Formats: sequence, C-alpha cells, structure tokens
Amino acid sequence: MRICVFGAGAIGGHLAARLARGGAEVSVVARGAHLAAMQANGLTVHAHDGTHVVPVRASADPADLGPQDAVVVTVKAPALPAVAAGIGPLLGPETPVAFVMNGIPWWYFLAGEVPHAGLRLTEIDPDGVLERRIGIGRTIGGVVYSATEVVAPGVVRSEHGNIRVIVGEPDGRISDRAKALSAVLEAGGMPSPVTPTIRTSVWTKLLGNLSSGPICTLTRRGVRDSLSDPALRAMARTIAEEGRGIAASLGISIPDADIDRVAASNMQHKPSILQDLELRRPMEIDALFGVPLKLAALTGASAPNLSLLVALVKQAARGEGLYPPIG
Ligand SMILES: NC(=O)C1=CN([C@@H]2O[C@H](COP(=O)(O)OP(=O)(O)OC[C@H]3O[C@@H](n4cnc5c(N)ncnc54)[C@H](OP(=O)(O)O)[C@@H]3O)[C@@H](O)[C@H]2O)C=CC1
Ligand SMILES: CC(C)(CO)C(=O)C(=O)O
Repeated sequence: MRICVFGAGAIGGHLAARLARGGAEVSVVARGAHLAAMQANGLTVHAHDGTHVVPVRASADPADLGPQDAVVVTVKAPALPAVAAGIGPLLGPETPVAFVMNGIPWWYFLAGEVPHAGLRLTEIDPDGVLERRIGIGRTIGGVVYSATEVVAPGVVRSEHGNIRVIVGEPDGRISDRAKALSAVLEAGGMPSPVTPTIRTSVWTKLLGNLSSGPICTLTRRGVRDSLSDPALRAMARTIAEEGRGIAASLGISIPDADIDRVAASNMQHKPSILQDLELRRPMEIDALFGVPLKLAALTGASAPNLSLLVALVKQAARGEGLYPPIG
C-alpha cells in the first residue's frame, strides 16, 4: 500500500515510521533541514517501544512522489491551503485523504447528519480550496494522541505510550478504506480504532487541547509544570467543562471520565501550539480555540473562561507577530 504523509513533522514523522513498520511503502512531503536529514539518514523516531529508524522517500515536491493509495495530512492548520494547492500529484481517482490533526476540521459540517449542516469553516478552509481540490468524498477524519516533538532534523520523539490514531468517515460509515489505513497503523504498533462517531473523538481530543493549550501558551511551560498550580489545574477542568458544553450544544456527549482524564493530564510535554510560539511558527489558534468559540456563539453555549484565555493567547501571539492585529 503506497501511503504519503503530507507534512512529516512531529506527528507525521511518528505516523510515517509506524506506517513503514506496518508494511506500507511510505513517502513523505517535508521541507528544510528536517527533509534534508530524512533524505540523508532516514527518519528516526524515539518512542515508548524503542527507537525506530526507517528509510523514507522524502521530497518537498509531491510531484516527485506520484499517485498514492492513501494520503495522510499532518500539517498544522495554517498550512492546509498549501496542502490543497500541492496535493494533486498524490491523488489517484480513488485516493482517500486522511486529515490527522487537532481541532475542529474543515469537513466537520459537510457530511453526515450534523447540526448546522453546510456550515463552512472559513478559518480552516479560507477559500474553500480543500473542499474544491480534495473534496469531502475523499476525506477521512483522524484524531491522534501522541505527545510528540521534532527534537532534531530527521529525529522525532514521542513522550508516552498511550498513543493512538482514531479514524472515521465523516458520514459515519465503517469503510474498507478506513479499515485498510487502520490495519497498517496497527501493524506498525500504533493502535488505530475505526469509529462511526469521529466527531465525538474530535471533541474529546479537543477538550485536552482547550484545557491545557491556552494555559501552557501563557505560562510557556509544559502541561505538568503549568498545571502544578492548583488554581490552574482547577481552571483546566473549568475549561474542559466549557468545551463539553459547546460540544453538547452540537449534539456531542462527552462522559465525565473524559473530563476527569483531561483535567488530570500530567504529561511533561509542551503542547504543539506552545512549540509553535517558541519556534515562531504559525499557530493553530483559530482551529483549536477560535472555531470552538465561534461555535459557542452560534449555539449559545457559555464559555466565558475559555473566551478570556483565548483573548490572552491572541494578544500574546500578536506581540510576537504571530496573529493578525486587531482592526
Ligand atoms: N506535536 C504533538 O504532540 C501533537 C500534535 N497534534 C496535531 O497534529 C498536527 C500536526 O502537528 P505537529 O506534527 O506537531 O506539527 P509539525 O509542525 O511538527 O509538523 C508539520 C510539518 O509539516 C511541514 N509542512 C507544512 N506545510 C508544508 C508544505 N507545504 N510542504 C512541506 N512540508 C510542509 C512543516 O514544515 P515546517 O516546520 O517547515 O513548517 C512541519 O515539518 C496539528 O494539528 C497538531 O495540533 C496532535 C497531537 C499531538
Ligand atoms: C498536548 C497534546 C499532546 C495532547 O493534548 C496535543 O495534542 C498537542 O501537543 O498538540
């Protein structure tokens, strides 16, 4: 099975290694020193089950890699328009595209039985290029748990062993294509359940991003260090509850156990959005934080604490030139 990972950074690098170990013929789209290192030395992943060094076909130009049996997109949300512009050479007539990312995905309201069906998330797909050039028909949803960082060019480190990639069709069917992608990931040591309720998985993961991402971005510290202050640990739970309220207003029910798990998060990991701030890369503020608040305004869900923290995050990002000025 030919699979290309488009955006093989932290998550994409980890998944590329798992797919290769699972027997796929893996290629990656990457750039810069990370690309050069993978081309020269292969991809190295330090994970809970050991260090994996895998050769990968790597290029900055998708046209070098040709049509694939599947594409896995693992960029940060601000890079999605460029993915839409460049993905064409990777797509055969039936090639599915799995978006394995955080946040409310561009396709969320464009398939299946969902409230506010047809709502287009221009914050994620600004000019509808993803919808036009990839399309909802090719799209598979993906949610990933893997606290991961690029620690050196060509080298990725995954912090813990509680990893998984949940895949699901936007319309809820259990498809052969989703099962095929899942099987390769599983064979490579990445648990990968196929779910008929991918939106529930999106929100469950997002509660983790909402509860720790804004706080860690403001403290500039990892999750464990940031939430060692009882007041911030309590605020993480409050934010998770507000996020659950937004999800509920869209018909998604999150059990108490997930709130407890999220609020108790103790990973040392710096959330990827803080990594971006520190590396002065475009931040996923809108996809992770802005869109949930937009949906809260749409549905009338209350999220005052999340609103305050996100406003603080935006101001901190503006101060670094990483978020548009007001006005
Ligand atoms: N890191 C983590 O622990 C977790 C991250 N996530 C989510 O997974 C997604 C990916 O995150 P993460 O892996 O951390 O992000 P990274 O920035 O580490 O990886 C994205 C990679 O894609 C590359 N890229 C982007 N656009 C292009 C392009 N047009 N051509 C070639 N390469 C390109 C980037 O290059 P460059 O660096 O040059 O921009 C980067 O190497 C995000 O939605 C994130 O929120 C989910 C769970 C955990
Ligand atoms: C913090 C973590 C690992 C889990 O919420 C994450 O999703 C990220 O770093 O983007």
